[in-house]
Amino acid sequence: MSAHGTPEPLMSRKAGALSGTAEVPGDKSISHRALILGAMAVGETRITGLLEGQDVLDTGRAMQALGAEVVNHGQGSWSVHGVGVGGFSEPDQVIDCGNSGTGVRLIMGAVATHGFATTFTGDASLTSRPMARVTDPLALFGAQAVGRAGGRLPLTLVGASDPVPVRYATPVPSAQVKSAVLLAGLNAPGETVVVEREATRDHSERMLAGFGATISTEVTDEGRVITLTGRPELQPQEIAVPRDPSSAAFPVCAALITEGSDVLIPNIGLNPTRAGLFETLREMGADLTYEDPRDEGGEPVADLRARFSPEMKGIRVPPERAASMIDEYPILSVVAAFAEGVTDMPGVAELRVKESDRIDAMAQGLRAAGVTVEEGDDWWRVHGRGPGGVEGGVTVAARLDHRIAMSFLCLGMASKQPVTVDDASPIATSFPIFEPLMTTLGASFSRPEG
Ligand SMILES: O=C(O)C1=C[C@@H](OP(=O)(O)O)[C@@H](O)[C@H](O)C1
Ligand SMILES: C=C(OP(=O)(O)O)C(=O)O
Repeated sequence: MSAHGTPEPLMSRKAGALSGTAEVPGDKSISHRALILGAMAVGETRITGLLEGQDVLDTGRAMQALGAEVVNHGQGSWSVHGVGVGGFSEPDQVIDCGNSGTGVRLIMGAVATHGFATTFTGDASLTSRPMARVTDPLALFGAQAVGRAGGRLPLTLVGASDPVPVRYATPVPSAQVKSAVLLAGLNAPGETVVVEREATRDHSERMLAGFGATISTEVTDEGRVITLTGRPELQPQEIAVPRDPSSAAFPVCAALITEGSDVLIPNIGLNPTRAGLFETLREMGADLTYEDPRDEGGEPVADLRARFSPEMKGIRVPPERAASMIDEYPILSVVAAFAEGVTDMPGVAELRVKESDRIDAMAQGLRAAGVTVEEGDDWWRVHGRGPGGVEGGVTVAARLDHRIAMSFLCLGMASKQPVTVDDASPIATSFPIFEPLMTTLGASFSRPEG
């Protein structure tokens, strides 16, 4: 829905090759964390390249409601005047995190060891997502949550006024759960430990270390054991947010499936906990190269070059890779539809609890567009139709899910008939310039008559 609550349908049709340079916006995960840790540091953190998507703007507003000062200096440059660990004050309004699971779960962690009550809500997608995965470990610190059935939002969290540190093994592979526990641990005395069996994105660990916290990661038989010492004085930072590989995925994949395409996507973060899609595409036979690989701000980055790849073959994506590409399965399923053979995607139960049930959303739309898709609780399989082999000619439901909307619009760039999404407005949560950027590359969009 738009800000006015009206759906914004958008149609995408084949318009020939995509070419040129795609400068995608800043990383969403890193942007949330920069605002939250900036708000918990003492003094002024400067951020450049912040993603100005709705999810991140909602987190910025929440930091203000908790007492930090967040200032937009224009052109992606922001500052946050932090209140120090333990310095948040009780918000006098409900914290509305909109569409953002990352926002609400990380902020719950950050307030869980402050002795006041915070009430959280969100849109129709976020209020249907599970929150017990976060409120359960936060209860171990002494925080109490009262929400709707199944721990869903709206939910009030009464933070612990005398928190104790926690040792917690995450039952699901989730960087949001890990990060919520670490952020709560910041204001608990002593050592908080998170154990994760599978590696998930490590931006919280990297950024906590950057802000001066004492944090270590040890790889043991149990998994990754992350130990944080509570009550540090966080030092304000200068943060240059790298560009988002999860957004880069769309121009990359659109170029691979659209005849004649050749697109350069500069300066993309290739942190191994995020780069699983690109590895998978290369295994499928994609013409995807890393140009000028280098290190920037402690993160590996490269310019990605993607060219039309008519030789791609379906593969089995190893389940242990799932966490490093969890948000990219919807667009991978679109590429799989244009490959030869079957793409098998096991070990992805988490896809069912994102902004939408992403297996169901993609399977239904792909089937309507003429693609065979099989699915089970934690797996799905796409039967490729080969280059140019997808019919299209459908209107699909975006289900308040930006990644579903963008994936189907990319499908429409290469299918025989156009593809319409019933509501493209959720794209603004993570990739507000998606439509103009893809148009510059040569994509063709139109607004169907209401
Ligand atoms: O920590 C983060 O920034 C994120 C973690 C992932 O969620 P889970 O932790 O639920 O897997 C991912 O899907 C989300 O887009 C961003
Ligand atoms: C799952 C996503 O985000 P979040 O969980 O923050 O809503 C996403 O961006 O694909």
